[in-house]
Amino acid sequence: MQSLGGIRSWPATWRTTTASMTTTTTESVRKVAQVLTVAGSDSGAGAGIQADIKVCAARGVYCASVITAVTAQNTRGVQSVHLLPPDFVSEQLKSVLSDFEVDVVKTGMLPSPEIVEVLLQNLSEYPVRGRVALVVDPVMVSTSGHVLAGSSILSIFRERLLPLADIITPNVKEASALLGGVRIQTVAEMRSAAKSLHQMGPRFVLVKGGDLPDSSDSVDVYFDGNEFHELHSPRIATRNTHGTGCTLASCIAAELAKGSNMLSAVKVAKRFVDSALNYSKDIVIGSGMQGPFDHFLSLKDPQSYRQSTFKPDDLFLYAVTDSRMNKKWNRSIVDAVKAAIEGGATIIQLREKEAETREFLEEAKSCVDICRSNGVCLLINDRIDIAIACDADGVHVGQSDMPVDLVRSLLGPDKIIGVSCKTQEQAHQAWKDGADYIGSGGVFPTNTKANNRTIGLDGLREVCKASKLPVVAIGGIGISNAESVMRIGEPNLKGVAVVSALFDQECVLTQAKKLHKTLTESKREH
Ligand SMILES: Nc1ncnc2c1ncn2[C@@H]1O[C@H](COP(=O)(O)OP(=O)(O)O)[C@@H](O)[C@H]1O
Ligand SMILES: Cc1ncc(COP(=O)(O)O)c(N)n1
Ligand SMILES: [Mg+2]
Repeated sequence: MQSLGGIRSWPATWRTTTASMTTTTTESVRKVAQVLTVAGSDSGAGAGIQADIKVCAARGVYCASVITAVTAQNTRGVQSVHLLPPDFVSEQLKSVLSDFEVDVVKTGMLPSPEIVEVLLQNLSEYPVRGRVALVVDPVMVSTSGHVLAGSSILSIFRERLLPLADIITPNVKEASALLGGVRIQTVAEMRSAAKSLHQMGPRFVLVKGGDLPDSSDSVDVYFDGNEFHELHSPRIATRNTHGTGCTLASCIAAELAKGSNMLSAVKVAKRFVDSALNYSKDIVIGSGMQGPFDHFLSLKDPQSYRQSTFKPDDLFLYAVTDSRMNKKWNRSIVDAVKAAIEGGATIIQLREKEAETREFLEEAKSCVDICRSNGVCLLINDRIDIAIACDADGVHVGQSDMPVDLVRSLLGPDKIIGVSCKTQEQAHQAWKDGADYIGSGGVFPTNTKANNRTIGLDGLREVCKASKLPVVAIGGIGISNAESVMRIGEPNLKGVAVVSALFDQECVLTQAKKLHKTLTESKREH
């Protein structure tokens, strides 16, 4: 933590008794940033504990959770609330605080004074590292209008919890309740509320303006005791705002846990809410007026999402595009790809070394649509960014491109990764790094790739023998010599990849059909 000061009354030496159990600092051990959220469960998973855990996961921070209440809740509202017994909240707090090295405690729904009391008690018994930050989101009313914590908690909040907080994040209604019902309907009134709340003892105050009437911007007011900052963002027109408050507070907690200062944490959190709302503005979950949003910016429409499972036999007739050849024959990439698929290509790779990024991206998106509607996988050569942006099925990389293990971590477990290998060592490494297939060559001399060493059929055989992965042969292969390649008879040699033989030709469709026939016949014979 940087200079937050932490919860000021907590002694710094608490860990001495447990230090021997927890500090096994060898070089291979990584301590990760950790938040503890003390909040209510939302069965609809848009707000509360569920939102907090999603935010922390999305921001790279571990999140432990102490549940104060269980709500029966959906996008229509809160149907019922069940408070956990204070003793059991206390048990949970002890379990987490006696074991985890929590960096930040974040509170959400604290529904009764007794529960606030056990929280305060535990925080004083387990003063986490003495430098922990406390983020208090004084949840009182759900966006749908249901009371989650009544006025009975106001005095213990004002007198004992707020003075310990590093930051409090009330919305306008909560700020008003904490200040005894003052009117807050303008940014000027939010500023004066922030100032009054600061006098209750928190180090920083953020009054959130998501629910401010009649504002085209969504404005939050931040006060550090000296200076105000207004954080503006365009108000997003969406029903999916359930959980924005919990998300904002948890994101602040996550950023603090990673070592951020308070103002940066708040700015990042505001931007995080903004991009999640933007991404999710049109999604439909539930039938009510308060929909959840997507913290990971990754929810998929089941209709458009067809998981492309890679089968080694897809390597049978592998078409690799080339921008120079398309230019020469006055074809678009899209037309070239269509013709190749119609002629029998079983997988497509876009290899556009000279294309402008914006133009390439648009073409790649069109090719994804064509390939997907034909059940053919589409890979992008080298350009991981393009592959992610157009949601291609995967990438093909060379030995001097981004390493396969890194590509895997960027693309995730479901994407196809191919890698070019000339040697047995490279083939071993490809397997270890999580590649799906190997492209091996150049088998024959070729003009497509400058300064490329030819490995011949013997080199191809060696790579196949050393490889646990399926292999596709590449380099100078066409109708005249495809059969000789397949004849080496290695069981994991699944097909040939071609560039000129398809695309440096007057008619891509005719050549693809011919090559497909040749390969099918040679497969029948061997
Ligand atoms: N429609 C919206 N467009 C953009 N930002 C929003 C919108 N609604 C809420 N926010 C932002 O979400 C965060 C949570 O604010 P708010 O909704 O006021 O809190 P709560 O959910 O506790 O009522 C704030 O940063 C606020 O500015
Ligand atoms: C368990 C729980 N905690 C907090 C909120 C507030 O969420 P929001 O005001 O964003 O709807 C909620 N609805 N449920
Ligand atoms: Mg809200």
